[in-house]
Amino acid sequence: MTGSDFVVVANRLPVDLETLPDGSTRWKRSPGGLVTALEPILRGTQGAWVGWPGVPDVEPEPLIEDGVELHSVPLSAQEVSDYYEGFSNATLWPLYHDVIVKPEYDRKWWSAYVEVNRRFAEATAKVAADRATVWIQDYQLQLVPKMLRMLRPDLTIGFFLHIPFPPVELFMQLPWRTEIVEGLLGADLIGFHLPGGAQNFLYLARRLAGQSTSRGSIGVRSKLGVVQVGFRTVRVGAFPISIDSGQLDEASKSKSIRDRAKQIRKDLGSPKHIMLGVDRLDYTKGIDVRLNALRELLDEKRVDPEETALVQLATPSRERVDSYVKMRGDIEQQVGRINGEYARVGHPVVHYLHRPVPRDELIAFFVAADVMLVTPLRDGMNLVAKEYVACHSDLDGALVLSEFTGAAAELRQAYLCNPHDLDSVKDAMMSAIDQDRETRRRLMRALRRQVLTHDVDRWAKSFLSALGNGEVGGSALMSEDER
Ligand SMILES: Nc1nc2c(ncn2[C@@H]2O[C@H](COP(=O)(O)OP(=O)(O)O)[C@@H](O)[C@H]2O)c(=O)[nH]1
Ligand SMILES: O=P(O)(O)OC[C@H]1O[C@H](O[C@H]2O[C@H](CO)[C@@H](O)[C@H](O)[C@H]2O)[C@H](O)[C@@H](O)[C@@H]1O
Repeated sequence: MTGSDFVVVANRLPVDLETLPDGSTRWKRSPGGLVTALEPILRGTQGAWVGWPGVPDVEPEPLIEDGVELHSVPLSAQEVSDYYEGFSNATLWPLYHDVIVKPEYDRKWWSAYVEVNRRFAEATAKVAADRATVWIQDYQLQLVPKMLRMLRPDLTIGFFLHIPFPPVELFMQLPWRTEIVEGLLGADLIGFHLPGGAQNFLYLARRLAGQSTSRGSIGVRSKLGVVQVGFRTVRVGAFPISIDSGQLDEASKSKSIRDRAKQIRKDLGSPKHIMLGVDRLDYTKGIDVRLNALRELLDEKRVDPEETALVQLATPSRERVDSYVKMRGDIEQQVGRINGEYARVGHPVVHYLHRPVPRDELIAFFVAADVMLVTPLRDGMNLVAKEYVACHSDLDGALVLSEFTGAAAELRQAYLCNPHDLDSVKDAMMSAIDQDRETRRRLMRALRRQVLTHDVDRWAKSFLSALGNGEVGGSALMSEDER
């Protein structure tokens, strides 16, 4: 049997459909963090990537880019609506993010999720070589491990969840909770960002799937948990994702980026304090929280509108899902209200862009910002926080970071805040604005040590080496009765 020795399976292919000036279209590589991390491994192993090309009703022929085969799983417009917008982003996404908005449980969406997962499993089964390694990514594809194992028992299967795995009490709401847990248990190794998510999953494997599991705590990149599924051993661990920090560090030092950062400050009217938010426009990200905090600080005259600018870059996201439509309206109203009360003509306090900006421009914004505001109500990791740190070799910057992000477990020298407590956010913002030079440099130096030594390459290698060597944490198993 031919095929690829290493296959990545993700909801999206790492390509975007680009429209050219003459109206024709072509596929363009979109170099996200995951592609960057996995590209060397994919290239060195005749690798393949299986995913949806991101637009309905198109099926590009398999593309070969830099020795990596890209295989499309096409989705109809109805499937995009039911599987992606519906079950993935209006059921699982809010459920796994602490039910910030109410998850919708719709049997039709579930059927589409099962059907699309089956299609991903079948496409992967065709592409993978005998005894290949397959790495399945994220919440859209939680049934694929079991489906794929049934089709291809010879494969080594890893699964990584990029979003939080919820507390047991919340997960138990899901009408299809047992199917999801059993779907994941088809993998040989299941990875989460944090030990807490892995621990939640172990409990559910006992309770819902009736399997024996290891006892004892799970470590970060160490001490895996174990679930015994018949004769198979499934391992469960914590592998916090990161960024290509070295590349970003280099890019942020280039003259063109530095010049652009200076120009951005000028364009903003040379304020004393530039604050920055960079997010997909998503209700999990707490954009409303930081705007409320800023408004109160302005009302209380703790922040001077003449000296301060907040730039909020908000990338459009999931624009056909109801909760996203509503949130956009709410946030734009908040921006309007702050500027209505505190702007001068030609001198807004909040600069709000609802469109993606090019990568180099984004890096220049990171360099220009004195204070980075990352205030999600819940976030699996939050790469933006790490990117900001990687861009500050000048040590001249401060990070306000929600405790409810995965990143907060590693970035302990940030100004940590509780986004549910507005005073905590306001205090963190003020501490970041007012900090003296020595403190600022000391904290940023410590943050950079963490981010530069724990990059995305380390993440991928630690997961794949755990998947490859089959080592377990070595603790005794616990059954449901012994809980
Ligand atoms: N080039 C570009 N990248 C963006 C923009 N907005 C967000 N990003 C990137 O998208 C990623 C967001 O990741 P993360 O913070 O983990 O949140 P996620 O959106 O939930 O995956 C980061 O790598 C950001 O730099 C933008 O406008 N332009
Ligand atoms: O594909 P979309 O629906 O446009 O959404 C974009 C991605 O959002 C999510 O990102 C998560 O993964 C990041 C990297 O591990 C993590 O830092 C962040 O906290 C998560 O929210 C989602 O998990 C991806 O599948 C989406 O493609």
